[in-house]
Amino acid sequence: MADMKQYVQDTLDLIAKRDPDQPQFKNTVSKVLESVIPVLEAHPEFKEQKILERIIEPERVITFRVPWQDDKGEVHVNRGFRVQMSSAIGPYKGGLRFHPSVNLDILKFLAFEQVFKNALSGLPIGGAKGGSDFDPHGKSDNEVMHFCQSFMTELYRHIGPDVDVPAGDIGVGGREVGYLYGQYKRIRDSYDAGVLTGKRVDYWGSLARTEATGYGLLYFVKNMLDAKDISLKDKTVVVSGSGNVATYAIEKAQAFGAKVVTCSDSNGYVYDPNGIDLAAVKEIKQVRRGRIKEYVETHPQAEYHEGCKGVWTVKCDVALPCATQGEIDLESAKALVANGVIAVGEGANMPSTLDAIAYFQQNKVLFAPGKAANAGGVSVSALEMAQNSERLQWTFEEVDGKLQDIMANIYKNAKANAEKYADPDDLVAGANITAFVKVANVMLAHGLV
Ligand SMILES: NC(=O)C1=CN([C@@H]2O[C@H](COP(=O)(O)OP(=O)(O)OC[C@H]3O[C@@H](n4cnc5c(N)ncnc54)[C@H](O)[C@@H]3O)[C@@H](O)[C@H]2O)C=CC1
Ligand SMILES: O=C(O)CCC(=O)C(=O)O
Repeated sequence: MADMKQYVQDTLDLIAKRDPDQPQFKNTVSKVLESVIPVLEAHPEFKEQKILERIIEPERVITFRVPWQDDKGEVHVNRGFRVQMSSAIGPYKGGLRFHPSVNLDILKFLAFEQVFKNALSGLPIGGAKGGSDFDPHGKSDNEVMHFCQSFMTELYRHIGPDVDVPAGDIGVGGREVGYLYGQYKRIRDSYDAGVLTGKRVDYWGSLARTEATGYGLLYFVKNMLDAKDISLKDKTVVVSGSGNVATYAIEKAQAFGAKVVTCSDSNGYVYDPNGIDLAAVKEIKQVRRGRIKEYVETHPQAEYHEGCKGVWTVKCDVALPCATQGEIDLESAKALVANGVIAVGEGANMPSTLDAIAYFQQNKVLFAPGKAANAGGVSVSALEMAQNSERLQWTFEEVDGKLQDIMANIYKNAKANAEKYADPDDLVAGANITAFVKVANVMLAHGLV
């Protein structure tokens, strides 16, 4: 054990030495590697073949200039990225994020997580992430289109249906995917629908992709609660965010009979004691592209609070962070536990800090880690690729049925490995081990590449 602990520490030291400016990447790697120590013990060939040194190094990182002009004719220059982390299991796959906070550290941690998430899905997809420090908020459709066209004018040469298949993430939804796809098709002079997922259904997107991450999160959480004979019916649920993941998490939680009392955006959160009116949230966010505080204008019983952290002080049975990384820190975890939270399901990527996760686990809160619980989105993206390959479109029910099976399998596999190697309820370790073993074995099969 000491030998493998040292191997993990040496690998983390290597990151610190090579990339001292990437603390989030190092944190993410440390959590995964710490979990897989028992597996390294059982498989000395992983160390002999330097699997850890290889798995932390992206196969390729592309950075590029994205010049564009706003509606007033002023020129702007943003930075574009694509981190192609691993193609062991399939073409690189993962979303594009447009947000001012985007940098290489964030995209490397997201790409690293994506490799393991995609392995958990059981579908033929490798891992990647990309994006830009461009902020779509407050931009006109025309400005967003010009930005997307400029971004794709470089990215097109690095992607393809069997090479790398981007999709949406924060700040990249159906509108952006449409502009990106239009420019790709124009430059390549080829329809190649499978080059991007999250497309609109009328140009070969998959039914249920829009809903998939939020619905998948609830399917995963339901599996986790069912195993303890706990029902979601009449439970109080706190959700953060009001974007793609949050919206459809709220929708499915309500369909399961839960009462969702909050949602938020980067300015603040809404608490509605009667339960969130999802139609109103969709109207504000999807139609008007407005701020969540507008909700209280038509719902006088609801309260709006400035700032995001307060949402975790609202009493609830189940917490679903669906906004962004690091949104639940130790203090928020303590507030949730003090208020009696039973379960936390991560819709966002790495929304809980490492000390918050440890606190939940110490206090026996059922914890569904993002790479397992939010894998429904990328899974349906892989189903979109399959539909594009066969030039067919499946029904909503067919895709949703497959999504339910995929989430049940992810839960089952993570639980089995938690029971075999760690605390039986430690789904963080269970998910990390399941995914790592799969990726590492395929890397060995491919030789030294
Ligand atoms: N869209 C997808 O299919 C998937 C998304 N995710 C993750 O889910 C999370 C949310 O993504 P989407 O819903 O797609 O994005 P989105 O852009 O549709 O919504 C993001 C939401 O988070 C809020 N937000 C963004 N930055 C924030 C900050 N710094 N503080 C507080 N709130 C903030 C926004 O106001 C918005 O409500 C991200 O962590 C993303 O990586 C994970 C798996 C798949
Ligand atoms: O559907 C995809 O490829 C993107 C999903 C994604 O970015 C994620 O799972 O975080």
